[in-house]
Amino acid sequence: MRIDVVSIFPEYLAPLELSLIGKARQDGLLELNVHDLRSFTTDRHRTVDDTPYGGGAGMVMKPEPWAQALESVAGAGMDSKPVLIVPSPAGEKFNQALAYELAEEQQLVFACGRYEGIDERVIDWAQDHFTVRPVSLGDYVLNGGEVAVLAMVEAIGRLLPGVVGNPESLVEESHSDGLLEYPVYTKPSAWRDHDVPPVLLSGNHGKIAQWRRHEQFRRTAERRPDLMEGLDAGVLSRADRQAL
Ligand SMILES: Nc1ccc2ncsc2c1
Repeated sequence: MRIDVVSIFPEYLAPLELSLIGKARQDGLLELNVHDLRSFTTDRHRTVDDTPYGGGAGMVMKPEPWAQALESVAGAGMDSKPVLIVPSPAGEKFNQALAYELAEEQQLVFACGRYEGIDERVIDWAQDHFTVRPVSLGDYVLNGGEVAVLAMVEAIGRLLPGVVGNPESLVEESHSDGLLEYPVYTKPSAWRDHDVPPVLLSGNHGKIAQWRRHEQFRRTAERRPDLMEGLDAGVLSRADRQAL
């Protein structure tokens, strides 16, 4: 997969040189390029914003630098149009299902807006060159798209083949099957008056699997009842229903 990120603060994306994503880039499992939007300006002051038509507070990002930047990163010769992800509080909600969907794409381009946002005509213009997806991390507002891109690139990148050492660890984590993950424990078994649940020390793998499944349901019902409604009936085994 190829990922391109366009931002006026390219240094904000430096954490993507570290850890799992950084190693995936070094190992050639992921190509990730960060571009400074100001490189695509033509005036002496490298201007990327201006006052909003219709008045109002703040500034709006000018369309032309964005069009120049997006044209330059749109990979040629792909089977399908690249996906242009625009982090925005007004976007579709990012979740694990969308992370899996985007991990299948050949190229993702992230446009990090700042100020009051990007001139809407860029989104309209981009429809001919990209599959455009405004995406929100959640119902809160940041100062720009960069932090959202860090989160999405990590969530997507770790799903790519070979990035996570043991793919098994992707199977039993939160949201992989629509449920929250079960609690985990390690040595010592007794710690500051808190003991590991005895079933986990029993060696009875059937009982352990049953306990873990029950804990997933208990936690999900307690912390995220909204996820319970969306559970696919096929996911629920008879034992699951008994655990509810
Ligand atoms: N451009 C911009 C501004 C705020 C914000 N909050 C979440 S994503 C995002 C993107």
